Amino acid sequence: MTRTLAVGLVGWGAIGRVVGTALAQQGVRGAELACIVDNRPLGDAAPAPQVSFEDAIERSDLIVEAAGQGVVREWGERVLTAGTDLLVASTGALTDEELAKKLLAAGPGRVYFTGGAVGGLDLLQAVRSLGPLDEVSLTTTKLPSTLEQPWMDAELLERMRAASGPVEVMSGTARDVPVKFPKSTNVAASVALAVGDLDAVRVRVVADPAAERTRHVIEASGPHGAYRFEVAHRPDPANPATSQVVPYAVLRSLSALARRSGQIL
Ligand SMILES: NC(=O)C1=CN([C@@H]2O[C@H](COP(=O)(O)OP(=O)(O)OC[C@H]3O[C@@H](n4cnc5c(N)ncnc54)[C@H](OP(=O)(O)O)[C@@H]3O)[C@@H](O)[C@H]2O)C=CC1
Ligand SMILES: O=C([O-])CC(=O)C(=O)O
Repeated sequence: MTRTLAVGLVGWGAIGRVVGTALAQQGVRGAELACIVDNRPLGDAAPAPQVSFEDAIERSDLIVEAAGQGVVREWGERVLTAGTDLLVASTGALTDEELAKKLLAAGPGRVYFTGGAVGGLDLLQAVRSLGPLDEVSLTTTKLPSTLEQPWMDAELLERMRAASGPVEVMSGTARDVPVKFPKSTNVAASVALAVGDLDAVRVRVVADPAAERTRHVIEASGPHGAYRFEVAHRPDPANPATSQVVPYAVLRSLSALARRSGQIL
């Protein structure tokens, strides 16, 4: 019989709370919540012991990162070297090629990433096997407040705050954009992971005061076909930078990793 997967959860925020609560309620067959790591003391309400990162690595078969790109940078290699697997939500960290190389070389733990807020990545990964795509683009549209960044100048911030319609706040590639919006455009890095090329993915980030739904549009074309995936998610009420669906994408990834029979995935 397959052993129950002990999951260490890093980040008790919009994503982590939903994932941790579901795991603690046996919501994923074959997986259990072993422990939680978070910056803040969680008190008695936490459904599993709050521990240090070092302890979490010891106690877990797999660490779910739902905290931020810095955690992948700081801890990724140590997790894998200890033989613990890592499921990454903050895929933007992997735009740092030095880090990505280190993680690829590290082991015996394995790295996985969750599709998070976007779909179609499995198909893009399949298409990539046929050869490179000619064009890949992602347009992300969010509420202006979720896109404000410390590096923005006063003029741009004012334009975003006063906007009555869509304002383009950055265009670039999947190499440069996720670093500039570390909590808001990990999806650009996820698309790049799927197509295997950071520079090939053109990214536009748009602030729109009417964006009650966070919208991500992926368009791609190549010699074998043309592809378009569009999603419009309700933002998480407590953290509108994150779409409400994201923890459920993490739970889906965990179901696959727990490798239990009795489900068709
Ligand atoms: N792939 C995708 O589609 C998506 C990916 N994401 C990624 O997931 C991350 C988490 O999202 P979300 O749950 O909404 O964020 P939240 O800000 O709601 O929660 C993050 C939690 O992690 C904690 N945390 C941050 N850094 C550390 C650390 N070094 N050690 C321990 N705890 C830490 C935070 O504490 P504190 O607030 O005190 O720092 C906070 O409690 C985002 O930053 C983003 O990178 C998000 C949405 C979509
Ligand atoms: O949740 C979303 O819609 C996307 C997001 O924040 C990210 O990619 O970091």
